[in-house]
Amino acid sequence: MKKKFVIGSRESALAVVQSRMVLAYLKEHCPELEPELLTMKTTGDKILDRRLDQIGGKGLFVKELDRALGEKRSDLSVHSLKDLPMEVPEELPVVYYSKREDPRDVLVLPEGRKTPDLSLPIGTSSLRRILQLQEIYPGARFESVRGNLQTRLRKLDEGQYGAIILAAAGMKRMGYEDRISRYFSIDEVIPSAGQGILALQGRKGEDYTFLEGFSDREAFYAAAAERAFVRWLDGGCSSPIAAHAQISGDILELWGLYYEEETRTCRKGRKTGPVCQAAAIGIELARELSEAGEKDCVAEEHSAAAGQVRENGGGRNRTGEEKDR
Ligand SMILES: NCc1[nH]cc(CCC(=O)O)c1CC(=O)O
Repeated sequence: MKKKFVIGSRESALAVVQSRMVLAYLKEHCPELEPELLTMKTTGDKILDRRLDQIGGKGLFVKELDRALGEKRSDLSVHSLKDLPMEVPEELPVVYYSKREDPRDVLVLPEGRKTPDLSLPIGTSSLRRILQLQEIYPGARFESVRGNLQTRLRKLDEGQYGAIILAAAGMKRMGYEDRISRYFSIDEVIPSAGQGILALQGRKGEDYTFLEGFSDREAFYAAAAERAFVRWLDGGCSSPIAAHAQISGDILELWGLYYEEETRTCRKGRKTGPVCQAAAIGIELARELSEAGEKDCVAEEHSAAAGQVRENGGGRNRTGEEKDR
């Protein structure tokens, strides 16, 4: 008799495609298991008209999945790592990280267009994206767009936005790659920590080694560095932070962005070190950027610091912003 193995997933099309990747792996490599999906609507999926930081942040997307896993109605949760809160319950640890899909952010245009109409707003709900895109599209207006990928694409095609910004990973996994009109390099738009990586979350003490082949060494180290960076800076608040690590051989290179609400200053930095020091590199870069901040604050009393976020972006568009969703 095959043993049932239930994979818990959000019910959005992207979440299901991602969970099916794990399901397909199990079907191919673990003939003794009978994998199936258990999809659920999370609180975050139901509330679409408010900013995430007003309704409770990332945790809203995982609570239902955590409960199912804890109550053994499922055996594994599959998450986009970037949507997973920094702290997961001790009894429900991340057991593996998938190989990373394209981590870049991309520009998507209304169907049939070749260039963005910048008299219309650019759709994104992420202050991290807005901060960096202001440099690329000076003078552009930004407006929140929430909902799942299909909903966002529909709103774009209906003419509400000149363009929208999305993660390449979701577009590629959904088979929408041909709608991508521009890829932003890692230097242009530093991605959200974990973007493109799937996190497999299990129950503490259980054996998941049959999934080892699905996991990826580079993603593991990148996740460690990126999440250490965010954890050190965030401390539960909702300021925009970006972190992306690349690994070549035994060297890890980490890009970080930190925005200080108080002084409205955006700082980017980069740090390199041995992969085995992944988390320490994240903490060091976080510390460097926030300490640079203390100096900037003083300087700013005398002159508007370079790199400061322009008033028209950081200010006017505040309503309707949340972190990446
Ligand atoms: N915020 C929603 C979300 N969560 C994960 C992805 C894409 C897949 C990934 O980054 O792993 C997306 C869509 C997007 O930001 O465009």
